[in-house]
Parts: sequence; structure tokens; C-alpha cells
Amino acid sequence: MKIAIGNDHAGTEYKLTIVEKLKEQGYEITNYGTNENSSVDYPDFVHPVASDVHEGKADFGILICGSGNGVAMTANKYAKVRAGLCWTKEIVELTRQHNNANILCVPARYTSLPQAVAMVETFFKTNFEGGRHENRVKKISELSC
Ligand SMILES: O=C(CO)[C@H](O)[C@H](O)[C@H](O)COP(=O)(O)O
Repeated sequence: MKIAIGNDHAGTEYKLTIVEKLKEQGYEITNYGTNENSSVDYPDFVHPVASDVHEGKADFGILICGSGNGVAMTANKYAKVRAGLCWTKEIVELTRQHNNANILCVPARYTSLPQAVAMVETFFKTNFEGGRHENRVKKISELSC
């Protein structure tokens, strides 16, 4: 499974820990940075992740910033991306089961590191339920404008 990961300066510590754990578990990781703590603009690190997921070059993405909102807003500009902003394991399960989310957005300043790691693990072990959710997910990318 190919994972693309990106973050801004608020998510660097969490990202580095998550990359280490995912590599230990045998995932193929593309880390688009940032790997520093100096201030950066989150869109610069979201676009390559969202583009890879949109184009099928990555199966899933993980995006981390302070609140999770900036990375989610940016990633969801891509038609084939369904980026879920989650702050509990239960919300992670639901965004996979009901929304077939392919990118997990993590609010580093509002979750603990163990919680963030647990959310990532939950994201990858939870499957889309299909059924009644199938049509709803298809309608997400039907643009009305
Ligand atoms: O987009 C965001 C806010 O919703 C992200 O949380 C960023 O990480 C945050 O804006 C960065 O803030 P900073 O004061 O520049 O560190």
C-alpha cells in the first residue's frame, strides 16, 4: 500500500513519528515534508499529496497541520480526493466506513501524539461499507456549479 504524507510546521513532530511507525509496518511512504519546524505554508505540502491520491499514484494520504482545517480545505479541491478531518478514532472509522475517505487530516495542536498514531492505524484498518453510502459518495464529486 502506497501512502503519501505531508504537513506544515505544526505537524512536523507528529509526521516524523507516524512515518517511522508506518515504515516499520511495511507501508511504502512518500514524505513530501515539511520536515522542519520553521514556519511554512501548508498548501505547498498538501498539493503533492492530494495530487498523488487524485492521480492514483498513492492509495491513501495523511495530512497534518495545527487544526487540520487548512490541509483538509486544500486537499478537497481535488475531485478524487475525500479528505476527512478527524480528532477521535471513532470519527476516523466513520470517515472510512461512510465517506470512503482516502486522506486523513490530523489536527496536531488538538490531539495527543498517541491519539494521532492510533487514528492513523484505525484509518488503515477500517474499510468502506459501501451499500447506502455508495451513491452518497458518488454525489460528492457531482459539481452543481
Ligand atoms: O490552517 C490552519 C489553521 O486552520 C493550520 O492549523 C495551520 O497549521 C496554522 O494556521 C498555522 O498557524 P501558525 O500560527 O502560522 O503556526
